[in-house]
Parts: sequence; C-alpha cells; structure tokens
Amino acid sequence: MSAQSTAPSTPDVTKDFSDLEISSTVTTPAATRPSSPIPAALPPSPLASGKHKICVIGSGSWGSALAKIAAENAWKRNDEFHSEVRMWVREKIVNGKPLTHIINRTHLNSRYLPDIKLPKNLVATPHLKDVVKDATLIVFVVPHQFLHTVLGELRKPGVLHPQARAISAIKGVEVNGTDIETFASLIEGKVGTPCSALSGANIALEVAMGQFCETTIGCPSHEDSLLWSAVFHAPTFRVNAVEDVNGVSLGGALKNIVALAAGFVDGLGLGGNTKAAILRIGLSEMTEFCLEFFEGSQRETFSNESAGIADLITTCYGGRNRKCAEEFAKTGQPFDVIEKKLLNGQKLQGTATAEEVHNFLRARKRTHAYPLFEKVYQISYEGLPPKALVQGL
Ligand SMILES: NC(=O)C1=CN([C@@H]2O[C@H](COP(=O)(O)OP(=O)(O)OC[C@H]3O[C@@H](n4cnc5c(N)ncnc54)[C@H](O)[C@@H]3O)[C@@H](O)[C@H]2O)C=CC1
Ligand SMILES: O=C(CO)COP(=O)(O)O
Repeated sequence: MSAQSTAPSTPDVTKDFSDLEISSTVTTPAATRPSSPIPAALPPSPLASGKHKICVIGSGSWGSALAKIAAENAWKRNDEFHSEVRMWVREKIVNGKPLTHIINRTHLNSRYLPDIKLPKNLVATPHLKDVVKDATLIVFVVPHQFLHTVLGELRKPGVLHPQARAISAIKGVEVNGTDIETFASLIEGKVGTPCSALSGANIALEVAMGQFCETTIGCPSHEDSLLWSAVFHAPTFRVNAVEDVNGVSLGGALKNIVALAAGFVDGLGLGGNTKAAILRIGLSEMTEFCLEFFEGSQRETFSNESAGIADLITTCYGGRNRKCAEEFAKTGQPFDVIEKKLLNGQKLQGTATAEEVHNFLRARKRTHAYPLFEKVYQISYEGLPPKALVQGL
C-alpha cells in the first residue's frame, strides 16, 4: 500500500476505532505536496502478523506530537502496521484524574500538548513493559534526564522484542570523563536495538498543528531509513533520511547551547546583528565539534539538513531554551526556578547539555577551541554576567 492509501474500514485491533478521524489540522493542497520518499514495500516485520508494531516512549509535547504522526501513519498503512500505537505516559493526576484516562477518553494530552486532538488509535499506557510488548519499532522521546531509568526497565530479560529497532528524538549527550556518546548510541549499547536519530526544526506545537516543516532522520542502515520514513513522513512533516546518525543527534543537542546564547542576546536587548553573529559562530562550533569528536560525521548534515541550520534557527527564535535564557538575562533567577515558572512541567535540555559539553571539553583540554559553548556554560553555571557573552568571541 502506498503512503497515500485511504484508511481501512476494519482495523486489526479489538478496540472500537469506528469514529477515528485522520486529518491534520492544516491540509496541504495535493499539488504542493512533495513526492513521498516512502517506497511501495517495507522490509518485512519479524512478527507473525507480518505487520510492524510502533510504540512511543514519552508523552511530553514532542512525544505527543510524534506519537500523533506515527499513529496517523499506522492507521493509514494498516496492512503494514498494527493500527494501535501505544504511548508511554508517566502516570500523573491532573485535575483529579489519571493522565492516561484523560488521554484515552478525550484524546487530548491536557498536561503537555493541550488543544491538539490525538488520533483514537494512540493509546496512553502507564506501564513501560506493556508499551513495548511485541513492539518492533520503538520511538524514544523522553527528556534526556530520564532516559537511564527507562533503559534500566527495558534491559530486563524478555521485555523487548529481540528484533526491535529504535529511534531517538531526544536532544542531549552522554558524557563520561573523556568519552562522549549520543543517545542513539547509548540506547543501542544498553538495550541492543539498532538505533536511528530524528531531529529537525520541529517546535512540537507547530508540528502538532500541522504547519509544514521538515525533519532529518539519521539511520544506520537502508532498512532503518525505509521503516522510519514510513512511520513519520507526512504531507506536513517531510522526512529526509541520511546515514549520519551522529551528525543528526549532535545537531539537535548542540543547538540547545546556542539557543541559550540567543536568549541571553534577547534578554540583554541586543539586536539582530548580534543574534546573527551568535548563530553563525554557534553553527561553526557545532559543526567542528561533531567533526572533531565523531568520526564519519558529515559537515553537510549541519549546513544542508533540517537537523542542522534549520533547527538552530527555529530554536534560537522560538524555543524554550531561548525563552528561559532571555528570562535568566533579565532577572538573574536560577534556571531551575525559571524552568518551573515558564515551562509548566516541560523540561529544559540546553543547560545540562552545556554542562556535559563543558565537562567533556575540559577533560579533553579543548575548551579554548569552543569559546561560545564555554561562555554559555560560564554564564549558566559560574556566575559570569550575560553581557560577557560576546567578549572575546
Ligand atoms: N518540545 C519540543 O518542541 C521538542 C522537543 N524535543 C526533545 O524531545 C525530548 C522530549 O521533550 P518533550 O516531549 O518536549 O518533553 P517535555 O519537555 O514536554 O517534558 C515532559 C515529559 O517529561 C516526562 N517526565 C517528567 N518527569 C519525569 C520523570 N521523573 N521520569 C520520567 N519522565 C518524566 C513527563 O512525563 C512528560 O512526558 C527532549 O530531549 C527535547 O529536547 C525535540 C524536538 C522538539
Ligand atoms: O528542539 C526543539 C525544536 O526542534 C525545541 O527546542 P526547545 O527545547 O528549546 O523548545
């Protein structure tokens, strides 16, 4: 079945999906749609059903937006995917009711992505092992500080399907002394699944509203790129697959440090010229960092892909890291206070990444080669005034 196939009338699950609506908030006219990169046939599923089974681990704003797209695609391509897509929701009581119940009854994630209707074949599930049961395609999208706990659960014998594949949409890095690792690599190492990376200029709410954008997936094999393109490509979410898993992962992680710098610029009341300089220097440091420490990564991932330049731009203008850093420069309040005040339970990723990258560069005696990253660290953690950002760059 092609990507444009219509929804089947008899889904293969026991739940009643009879009133399922599959439509993006914005419908792009057919004539302006890019041709789908999805091939007619996908690599075979290892399940007896012959179908791939998708699950999503994480239900914050980005987790919910990606789960929405994956569930819509699973529904449309019902002969290749199980219709039901499970999404792990860390249970929380919201207005007196468990969040999983709210999501499954109202099809709204009122806590993290309010006002966006989720497809009815997306099922909020509180226990991780139920989420991943028989899943062959696992999307990791928890804030990075919680990944280790999740992987600890999944490592237990018999929890994951032995032929499962994973993709990480998490932005950050793992540092141990002089070693640095992407989360795709960490996931692969801890649970043994081949792991791709998804990253791009993708502010969750805009994606969920169906505003056109692009994303990049970095995949370790051609099979992975076929499968993950089929899971995520949509008329308003154009997927481009590349081989550079590290470049895609690092683009997403490092741009959050630059976004903090952009927020400092805004908080200081400086103008577009300064911000443009920060973006240029930031892109240069991001690219050189990846080329220096991740063998085989490609400069073009940063200059040509949504995961590089495009994500940097959107985050430096519209992201949470920028917003919180602006507040930091204006008020001098600590980031954890600002995160609670401005993000309504969502999580800031850039400050922890700035610290991880600083620790790594210090261990490698290379801090002097990345002055912007270093300044962001010093402002965020060592009391350097934000106005010192541009001194000596
Ligand atoms: N929101 C966005 O626009 C985008 C986010 N990302 C990345 O996606 C990843 C996930 O971000 P979001 O979905 O935005 O999450 P979020 O920032 O909305 O955080 C809320 C999520 O954190 C979970 N959480 C809170 N405390 C927890 C705990 N103790 N243990 C486990 N989970 C806990 C909540 O259950 C919820 O799923 C991050 O790495 C982020 O950088 C990537 C692209 C866009
Ligand atoms: O990664 C993002 C957009 O691609 C979102 O960035 P923030 O976490 O700064 O909102």
